[in-house]
Amino acid sequence: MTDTPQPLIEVHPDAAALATAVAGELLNRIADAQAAGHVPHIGLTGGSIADAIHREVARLAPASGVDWGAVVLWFGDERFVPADSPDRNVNQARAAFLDEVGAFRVHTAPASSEAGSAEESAASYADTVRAEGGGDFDVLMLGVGPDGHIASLFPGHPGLDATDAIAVAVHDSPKPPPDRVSLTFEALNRAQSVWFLVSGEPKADAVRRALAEVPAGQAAAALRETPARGVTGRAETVWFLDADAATLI
Ligand SMILES: O=C1O[C@H](COP(=O)(O)O)[C@@H](O)[C@H](O)[C@H]1O
Repeated sequence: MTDTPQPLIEVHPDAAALATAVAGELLNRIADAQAAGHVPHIGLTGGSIADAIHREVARLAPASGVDWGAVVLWFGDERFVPADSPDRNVNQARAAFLDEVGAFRVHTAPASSEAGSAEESAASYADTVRAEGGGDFDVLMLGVGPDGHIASLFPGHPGLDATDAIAVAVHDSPKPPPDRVSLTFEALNRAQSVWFLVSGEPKADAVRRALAEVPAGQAAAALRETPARGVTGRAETVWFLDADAATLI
């Protein structure tokens, strides 16, 4: 018996339709929270479908009524490279929408030009999360890799085992760049709404594995193989898919 809500699955015809739907829903959630006098905290992700969603947010933002001074934006993971690197998730999001909408309450893990090591960067990011209220995201968006990774928590990697930590350093990432900082399962699981964003046939098997029911005795192994199994929202978990990503469910 569990009180965790079952995941919802929303399938859109293609990546463009998925991006438009998620961007619109995100702007609605932010506007509704602000109308209720709340400053929402939103967790952003890197990756290809996130970039398309961010560009749709920029396009739809003017009509949304969102006050970008009253929303706090975070990244679930960041690449430990120089601050001006195009590989930084924050730089990709700045180019796609943050600069255009004028968002300025944006937090991410310090870059390699700002911290001596990925461990230092993770500790500093964790301090920022604590100082800003503990990382209770209203909406946390997570891209999913074809291997089932979310944020920078990769199958079989030591970061999966982190306890009593908000953020961890990641080395030898199977996807470049190799050095990264990621929020931990503990931190990611504090979100009210978790939205998985998945597009494309190469990710269909990761979606299948993430949503598959497994016997209790196999749950830990399944999570190590497919880290996306390890995050659920307190109020809702939604899988936003395009048709290609949904072919195996
Ligand atoms: O490296 C990363 O990859 C994932 C997914 O990216 P995608 O290009 O396969 O969509 C992303 O969620 C994560 O934030 C990022 O650092």
